[in-house]
Amino acid sequence: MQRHFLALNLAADARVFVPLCGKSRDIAWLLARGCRVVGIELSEIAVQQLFDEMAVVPVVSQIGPLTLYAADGVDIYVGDVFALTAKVLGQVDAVFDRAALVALPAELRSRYAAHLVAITDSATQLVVTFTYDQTQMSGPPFSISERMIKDLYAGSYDLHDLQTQDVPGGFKGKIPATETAWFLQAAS
Ligand SMILES: C[S@@+](CC[C@H](N)C(=O)[O-])C[C@H]1O[C@@H](n2cnc3c(N)ncnc32)[C@H](O)[C@@H]1O
Repeated sequence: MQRHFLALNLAADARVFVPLCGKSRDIAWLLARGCRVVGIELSEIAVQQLFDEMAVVPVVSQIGPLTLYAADGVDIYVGDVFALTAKVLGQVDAVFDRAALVALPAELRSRYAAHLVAITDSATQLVVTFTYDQTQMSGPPFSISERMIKDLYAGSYDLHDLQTQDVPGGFKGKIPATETAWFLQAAS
């Protein structure tokens, strides 16, 4: 993911949205590069751990149904991604989707994809997907084929496969899987 960051061609102080962010190390990595980061995560414990691990003390406030943990350059909302509006999210330059789309069951994915497009005004996305035999493992992460991601996003974006590679050792050390980094650029 981090390897493909340059494909986004972002300004030095770009604001990057990390949906379903957990306590992802991507956040500290993006901040270290000068980006501003906005995330959303259901688990308040994960968000508290994220700030603890960054050794940053956040200011906590309530914004409607969401709790905002904010510090210099970083806004992390605690709550359901579907409760996040474009107005609350604010302007974003890019979306960093690692382990977010692939964490959602099939019945939520089209709602999630449409919601992301709507609240980010079709911001450029970097999305990582996995493809494997879903009968071999129930997921998450779920298998997302090329057809599936195109069904979700081709109406809003041009999709570029930046890299597809084998997951070393497969999942659970035995299920062959590939990982694809997708660059989604607003359709012209
Ligand atoms: C597989 S984890 C990925 C975390 C992070 N992106 C990473 O790379 O480490 C998926 C996360 O999505 C969060 N999540 C699931 N459904 C959500 C929702 N509807 N709104 C916000 N967060 C959600 C879970 O709490 C979990 O932390």
